[in-house]
This record gives sequence, C-alpha cells and structure tokens, in this order.
Amino acid sequence: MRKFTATLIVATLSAYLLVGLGAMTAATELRPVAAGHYGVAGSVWLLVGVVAFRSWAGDHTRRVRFGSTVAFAAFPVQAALGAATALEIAALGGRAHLLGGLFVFGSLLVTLVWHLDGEVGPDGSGRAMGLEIEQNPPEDALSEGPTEPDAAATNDGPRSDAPPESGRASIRDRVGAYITLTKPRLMWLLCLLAVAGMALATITGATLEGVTVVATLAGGVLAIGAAGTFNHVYERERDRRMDRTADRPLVSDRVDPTRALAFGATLFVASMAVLWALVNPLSAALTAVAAVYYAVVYTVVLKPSTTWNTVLGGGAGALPAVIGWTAVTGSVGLPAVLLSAVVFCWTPAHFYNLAIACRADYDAAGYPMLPVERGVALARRRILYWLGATLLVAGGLGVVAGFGPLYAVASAVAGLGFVWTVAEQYRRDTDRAAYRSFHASNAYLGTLLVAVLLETVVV
Ligand code: HEM
Ligand SMILES: CC(C)=CCC/C(C)=C/CC/C(C)=C/COP(=O)(O)OP(=O)(O)O
Repeated sequence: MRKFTATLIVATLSAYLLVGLGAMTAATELRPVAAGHYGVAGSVWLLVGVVAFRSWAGDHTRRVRFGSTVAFAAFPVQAALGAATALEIAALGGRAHLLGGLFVFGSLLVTLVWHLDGEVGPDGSGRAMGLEIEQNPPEDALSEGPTEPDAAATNDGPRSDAPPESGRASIRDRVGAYITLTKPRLMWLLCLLAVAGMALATITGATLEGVTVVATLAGGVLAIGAAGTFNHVYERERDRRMDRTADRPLVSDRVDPTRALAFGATLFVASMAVLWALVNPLSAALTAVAAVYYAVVYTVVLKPSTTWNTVLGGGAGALPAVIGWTAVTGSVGLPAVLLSAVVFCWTPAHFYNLAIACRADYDAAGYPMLPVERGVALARRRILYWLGATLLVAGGLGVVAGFGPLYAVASAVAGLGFVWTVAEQYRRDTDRAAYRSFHASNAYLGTLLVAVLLETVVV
C-alpha cells in the first residue's frame, strides 16, 4: 500500500477518534481528558496537513487535493468553535463543534474513496494509472468458485460426505446435516449482539438475571436455527448452482425438504415457547419478526429481486440488539435502537466483501447482488461509505450511552483495521483480499460489541 494511502487512512480514523474524545471532553470536567483532546487535535491537524501537502506535491486528482485541503482548513474553524464551547460564548458552540468534527471525518473518508478510485482509474484496472493490480492466481481462475484462504468461511456447520439421507447415513452425519441447516457459524456474532443489547440495558439501572440471559440466548438460537433452515429449504435449487453452497444438506439430499420444514417449524415453536414463558411477550414477538424478516422478506422477496437486498435485509440481523434490550427492560429504548442501527449500517459493509469474492457464484445463481449488477468498484465504494456510517452511528451510541475512551479507541482501531483491508482490495483484486475484508468486518463488530460489554457490565 502506498504511504500516502496509509497516511490518509490513519488521518481519517484519527479524526474519528478525535470526535469521540471531544464528546467525552464535553461530558466530563476531567482536565486530563480535555488536555488529551487538545493534544490529539493538534496531532491530527498536523497529520491532515501532511496529507494535504502531499496531495498537492504528488500526482493526485483535483478531488483528492480539494478534499484534503477542505479537511485541513476546517481545523482552525473547529478550534474557534471549541474555544467558544469551552468559554461558553456561543449557545450552539457544542453542537456546532461536534458537527464540525463529523464534517472533518466525513471529508477525509470521501477523500480516501476519491483517492482509491483515482488509483484504479475509471475501469478499475489501474492500467490507466500505470498501476500493477494483483489478480487471482491462474489456478484459482480455473476453479469454480472463490478461494477462501483458510477453512471455508461458510455459515454452514460440519461438512460431511455422507451419502443421501438413507439408512446408510450414520446418526452422526444426520445430526451434522441438521445442525448445518441452522447456520451455526452465524450464531456467535448474533448471540454476542443480543448479549450486548442486554448489557446495554443495564445503563437504565436494570439488572441482568441469569435466567433471562440464558432463556433469551436459547430462544434466539432456536429462532436463528428455524430461520436458517427455512432459508436452506427455499434456496436449495439456487444453492445447487453456487460452488460455495453446492454441498449443503438439501442440495446433496442428506436431508429431505419436508423433514427440514418440520425441523424448522419445531425450532420456531420451541423458540416462541421459551421466550414467552421465560422472558417476555415483546421479546418473543420481536424474535418472530426477525425470523420472518430473514426467512421470508429477505430470502423470498428481497434477495432474488433487488440490488438493495442486503441493505433492506439488514434489519433482520440488526434486531437481536433490540431483543436483548427488551428482554431486560420489557420495552424498547434509544440506545438499543442505535446499536441496532450500527448493525444495519455494518451489514452491507460486511456482506459486499463476500459478494465481491463470490460474484461469479451469485451470477450463476441469478442473484442480483451489487457487485454482479453494478460492478466491484461501486461495491467497494459502498463498503467504505457504509463503514463510515457505521462508525458515525457507533459514535452516536457512545455519546448517548455515555461510554468512555475504551469504546472510542476500540471502534477507531477496529475500524482502521477494517478500512485497511478494504483499501488493500484496490491493489489486490483477489478473492483472498475480499475474504480478508469480510472477516475484518466480523472482527470490527465483535470488537465493538465486546467494548459495549466492558463499558456496561465490566468497567
Ligand atoms: C442481510 C444480512 C446479511 C447477509 C446477506 C449476510 C451474508 C452472509 C453470508 C452469505 C455468509 C456465509 C458465508 C458462506 O457461507 O460462505 C455470512 C457469514 C457470516 N455472517 Fe453475515 N450476513 C448478514 C448479516 C449478518 C449479521 C447481522 C451478522 C451478525 C451480527 C452476521 C455475521 C456473520 C458471521 C459471524 C458469519 C460467519 C463468518 C465465518 O464463517 O467466518 N451476518 N454472512
Ligand atoms: C433473532 C433472529 C431470528 C434473527 C435473524 C438473524 C439472521 C439469521 C440474519 C441473517 C443473516 C445472514 C447470514 C444472512 C445470509 O443469508 P444468505 O441467504 O444470504 O446466506 P447464504 O447465501 O449463505 O444462504
């Protein structure tokens, strides 16, 4: 990666961290926090100055020069607004100062996208710019589907070569096939999201009861399993056409579709029973909505018909945050809605990387995924913009929930790692690079949710 790109990424995420520290400065009288904010502000201004200078000194597009100069010029204005806030001169100083900080972060993020797009040129090949872009190794080009660096990054469970569902398949293989239908690889992050929602609820003064935590997770796992099973049943013909999903239980006849439907329905009823009896009706109802949202609205309606399938379908995976909160409080609260919004924005930044790596697969299956219909360059641009939205909403959650430096630093550092892997894709147009961003998306969200736990129930 070029030094200019690396410096611009660090400047962008430092500006993001600066906003978080600024919000804490406003919320505390602690002098060291305020001193830290001023010190970081000076350092970030210096860094942005280096970027702006090098954009003019080097061979960069006018957009990159414009964006970096605007970000640099915004700092003195920010300093004046900050002083007005500290001296309580202007009534709206604080809000204007916060918006100014977000403007600096946003202008640097847009400048980064313009820079990366400029590097690869209009057709994304980099040839117009004399850039050597690494492509998939020839042997991968011959393979059917994407090359995942480590064990297949699938949301499937144990894979097996067991013969079709018959007396000959061992009990172990059959159990493994049914476990695969529940999409176990997804569970850890969705459960962590629900736990973060429960922990977040303690900022209202509510307490975490063991039974509530266990029952909410049990009900959620059963519901995810039910929704995942219905997804397998409905998609089995298209799964047959994708290398990534061609050996799934319903494609390889290891499970009979009717039995799978009965299995999914049983999981769903069990989920509702557990949540209604041991948690509360609202959590049960929201879980049912999430399951139907994924199994029907996303799987049947959105996924096969629009390039907006991932964005509009993201609500399903965002709901566990609210479900966790309602399990503890019995009602919906703003922090839970904000945590849910973080995941809603994160979902396209998460999935588009996989859609890039598997675009040939999705094209063969006839799914209108964004990289298939609109190209990889646009999909990468959208990943960065949705990631920017995720960071902004995560910052808003930090302010509303009153989180400290740990949360701000976790979001900024994990966000930097995620942005870095996406920027690498512009120089390495390979499945391996796209999968690395996909895993970085899970690492970002996992880190943020652990930070929420540490800020609420540990610190
Ligand atoms: C519409 C929403 C979403 C879409 C389209 C989507 C897409 C996918 C796909 C296709 C896979 C399977 C990869 C494979 O089988 O090769 C996957 C894996 C995964 N997804 Fe998502 N996802 C969505 C939302 C979520 C949400 C909300 C979470 C968690 C909060 C999540 C966490 C994960 C995890 C942990 C994996 C497993 C990654 C691995 O195998 O290492 N996803 N996602
Ligand atoms: C509480 C509750 C029930 C919440 C629902 C959460 C949930 C299961 C969200 C869906 C996330 C996901 C992996 C979608 C991918 O489906 P896909 O069909 O695009 O993946 P595939 O191509 O691998 O089948």
